[in-house]
Amino acid sequence: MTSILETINGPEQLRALSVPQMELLAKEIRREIIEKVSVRGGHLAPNLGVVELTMALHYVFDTPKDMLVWDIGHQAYVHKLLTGRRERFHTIRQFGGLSGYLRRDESDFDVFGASHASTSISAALGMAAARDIQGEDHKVVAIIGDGSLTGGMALEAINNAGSLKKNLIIVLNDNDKSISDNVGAISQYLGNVRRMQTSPSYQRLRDMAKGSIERLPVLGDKAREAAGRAETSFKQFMMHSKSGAIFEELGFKFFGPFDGHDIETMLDVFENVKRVDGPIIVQMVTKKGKGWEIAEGDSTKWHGPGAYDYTTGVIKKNAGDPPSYTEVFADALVAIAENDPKVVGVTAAMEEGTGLKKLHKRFPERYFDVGIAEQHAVTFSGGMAVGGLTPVVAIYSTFMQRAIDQIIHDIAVQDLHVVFAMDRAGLVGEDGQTQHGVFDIAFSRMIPGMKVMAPKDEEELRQMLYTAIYLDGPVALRYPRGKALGVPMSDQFHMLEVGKAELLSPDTLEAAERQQAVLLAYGATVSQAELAAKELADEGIHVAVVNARWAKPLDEEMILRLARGTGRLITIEDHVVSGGFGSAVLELLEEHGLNDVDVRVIGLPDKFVEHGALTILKELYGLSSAHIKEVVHSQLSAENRSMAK
Ligand SMILES: Cc1ncc(C[n+]2csc(CCOP(=O)(O)OP(=O)(O)O)c2C)c(N)n1
Ligand SMILES: CC(=O)[C@@H](O)[C@H](O)COP(=O)(O)O
Ligand SMILES: [Mg+2]
Repeated sequence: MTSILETINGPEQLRALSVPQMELLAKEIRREIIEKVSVRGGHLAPNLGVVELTMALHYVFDTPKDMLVWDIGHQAYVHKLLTGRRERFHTIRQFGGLSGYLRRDESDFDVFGASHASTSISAALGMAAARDIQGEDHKVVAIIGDGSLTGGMALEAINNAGSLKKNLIIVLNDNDKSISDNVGAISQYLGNVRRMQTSPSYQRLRDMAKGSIERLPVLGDKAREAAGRAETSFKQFMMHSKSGAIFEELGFKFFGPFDGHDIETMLDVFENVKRVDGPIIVQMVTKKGKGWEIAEGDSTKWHGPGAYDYTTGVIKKNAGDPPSYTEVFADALVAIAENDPKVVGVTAAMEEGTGLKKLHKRFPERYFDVGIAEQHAVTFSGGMAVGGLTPVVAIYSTFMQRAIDQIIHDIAVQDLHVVFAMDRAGLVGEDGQTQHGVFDIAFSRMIPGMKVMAPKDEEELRQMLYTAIYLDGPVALRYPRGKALGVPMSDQFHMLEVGKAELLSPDTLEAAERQQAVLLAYGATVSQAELAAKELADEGIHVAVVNARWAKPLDEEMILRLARGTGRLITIEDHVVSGGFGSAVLELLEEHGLNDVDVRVIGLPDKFVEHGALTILKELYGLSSAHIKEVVHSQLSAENRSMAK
């Protein structure tokens, strides 16, 4: 039998359904998401939570003419299924397949690209301004989660929207969760609104207000409408007299909370609010993971799981895998904090992802989750540094982009000692374009006074964290997503010498100077360089391998010596070539007039790298040992050619 989902090629078919049919469709959509996401992993719980909400929005609004602007876009799988991408849904997050987020080049229904949080209200307000200036007539709806509402940009946009008074609808998808528990005063405030409206005394008063109208001898819809109005005014009264007034006082009309799983109610609410002028906020209460008990029970674990078995709900993991870099970082931080009461940890809503939950558990008073607020996280850390603490701000490389000015203006200019622990540096795989951490070497090393380093393996990560904590001034440390190499780890810490690289092979600098070329690798690329060197040796080609350790300050002495000695350098980094580690080496050679050294820079090109499995992307973008070997071959054959001339 054909399922309802199979008949949906766009919102037109959805709009022809009855409410009971939509309820059946909701079940089918959940099944589809649970099954298809299980193959590669993805944002499961956020999507299960917005099935009815997404259907109601596409039903009521004339999409894509009316614009739906999703915040982050990690919850847009249902939106994709309803907007002509059902047949390709099984390719989501795979190389060449659908993106796990929103992309304007993927569909006309994706009106604004996203994956970093808190942008939707700004973008939607801009669209509303463009509409009005050009005399167009359509609705703009931003859909933002309670977590994303903690971000500075969302609050800046609310500040702007409340006074611009444009027709703009903001749907607050309030599931009382960020990835972990949501934090902050606004989250508490929304919680109060929710609790107040479900409390027995509120319900009693509401029933009295409604009942008195329903007893009037007016028939049918009008009475219900009047009862509804009474409820609304009652809510407004309660909101004004209690805690729900903030948004109204900022110039918005605030409606809700409503049940974000009740399709009929939502159709009513959206039909109504689309006729209301001015900026509006509608609070929809949803449950993350809704419809799959396992995910409902632990929505943090199921926020963005890897591949899992959907029949058992077990997330797949290879027994005996080495720990992840994140775990090693988190354990090292706790170990250092055990002996140093000044060490504190700061996360911007990523206690799971950054591993800081270990510090949270061990030293709750020295742990801060500031919400999705990277800029604030950095400046807040600056304040703690002034106050005599040693803050370690753990933020994914891609999200640290948010705080470049804070790093410069609030930390580096004042030479404050803050450690920037940038997880997920390099390519991240299936999350793609917007989440690869491939700009941080450039934005760290351009800043005066910043020290910039990256470990070749997990043992070095431990020592680098320790070193960073006991240096002065700003220090940036980057390490990749995923499992580490499985090297032995010591339980001791020691300081690494600033600006000193590690010669891995051959044993001495004198011998290294006599090699045919030098592989100068930074961070996670060192292991591929070592592999390439071994395979080249089998072919009779002998290259030195250097673990650069520092992108700033560079080990100038070693690099210059090897450049002069061998005449051939190959730099390797999992970062864009522009402004990265290789650029730093080129600048150094230029400064010393070494223009005749043959330098090749292996790194990512000047484009946004797509999503896909890491193995595919690394191969494609030349971060494999095979490509390193090719470059060495090409250097040597260039030399042979020029000798032959
Ligand atoms: C700037 C930025 N920082 C951190 C993240 C990581 N992140 C992705 S989803 C998420 C939680 C979002 O919570 P909410 O908006 O409530 O959406 P929900 O998953 O609850 O539907 C976070 C912190 C991000 N996407 N962007
Ligand atoms: C939407 C978002 O930004 C996060 O959920 C991100 O996908 C997490 O990445 P990790 O899976 O690497 O923690
Ligand atoms: Mg949420």
